[in-house]
Amino acid sequence: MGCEADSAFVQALQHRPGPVPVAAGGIPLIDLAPLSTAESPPDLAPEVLSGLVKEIEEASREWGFFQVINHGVPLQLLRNLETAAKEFFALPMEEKRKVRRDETNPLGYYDTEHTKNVRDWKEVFDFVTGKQAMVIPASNEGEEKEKEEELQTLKNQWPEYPSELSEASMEYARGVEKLAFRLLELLSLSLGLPAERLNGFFEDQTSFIRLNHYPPCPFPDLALGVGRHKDSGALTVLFQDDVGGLEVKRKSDGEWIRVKPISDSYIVNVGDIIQVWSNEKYESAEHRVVVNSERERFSIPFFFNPAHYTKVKPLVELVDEQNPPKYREYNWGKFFKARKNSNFKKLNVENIQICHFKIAAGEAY
Ligand SMILES: O=C(O)CCC(=O)C(=O)O
Ligand SMILES: [Fe+2]
Repeated sequence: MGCEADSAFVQALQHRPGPVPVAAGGIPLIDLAPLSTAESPPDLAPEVLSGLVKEIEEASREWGFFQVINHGVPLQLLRNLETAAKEFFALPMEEKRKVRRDETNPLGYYDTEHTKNVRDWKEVFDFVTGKQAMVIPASNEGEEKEKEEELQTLKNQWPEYPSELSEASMEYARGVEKLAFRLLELLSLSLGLPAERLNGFFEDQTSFIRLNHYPPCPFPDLALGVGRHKDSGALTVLFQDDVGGLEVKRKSDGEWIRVKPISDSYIVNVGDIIQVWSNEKYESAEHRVVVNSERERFSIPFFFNPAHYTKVKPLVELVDEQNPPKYREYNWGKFFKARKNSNFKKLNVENIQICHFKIAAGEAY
């Protein structure tokens, strides 16, 4: 990454970071300590559980974002992965490029990701969490139901150095996945559904983890670490270090709010799939990452995604005549594949979005 403001990184005027981030009215903080004594949320005392569910419900409805403390993920797992990630990103570019992602395998190292066709000031390393591989459709076109030969298996590619990266990654994945299931159960309860109503969608999950490195940027008022976007999966569970830079667009007034780093906490946000499942009771919030000229920043999102064959549509329990479905059904694997394709090819067309499946008011479904 050069020193001049390479035009590929420059955001349009209206999307550049603001001068002073709004500090007040931060995203809700939820203490998950009660969960540490329970195997799953329904084992909690009813009044404790209903308090927790209410907090989740309010935060998801008003913000689509919240922070959790006492989350139960062993901190050592996080520290091990952080250390290995830093060692990996500090390697010479030629080493990192040995595990570079390409058109056929979107997993591994990548430093030219574009969000809404502007290059992000970051480098990433992606790996899948389920059995070192994940199955998705080979194409985003064609029949709804894929046959075996129309599927593609994506495999993790691990670098030679640091040798600990693969083990640290997979151990961390197990820990954060457990937290993601507890959060999913709380979200399900908050929608008035049984705790485990959504778990089945994740049996053959297409979840993945991204290691993000944002180097210091010589023109931080022109570029972004990640341009404004919404996460397309079900739920994101994000670790950020103490540098800060994540901003969330507040629903109530459209202001960009900086998420204050709280050590040993996670930031959780509902993605587009929960927006559709909940028939828009919860909305996936727009967010972006601001960079700075002095300190590098690391973050580790876990993208909790259902099986590729999941047909995403508003949950039947949440729709009726008064509250008709707001989205047509779509196939998650095809959607995911289309996103990955357009990212790699930097197509100069609009990315696939859930709004393309939105049912207009008054339209038959
Ligand atoms: O680095 C962060 O804080 C957030 C990154 C993010 O939003 C993403 O990778 O989708
Ligand atoms: Fe994101």
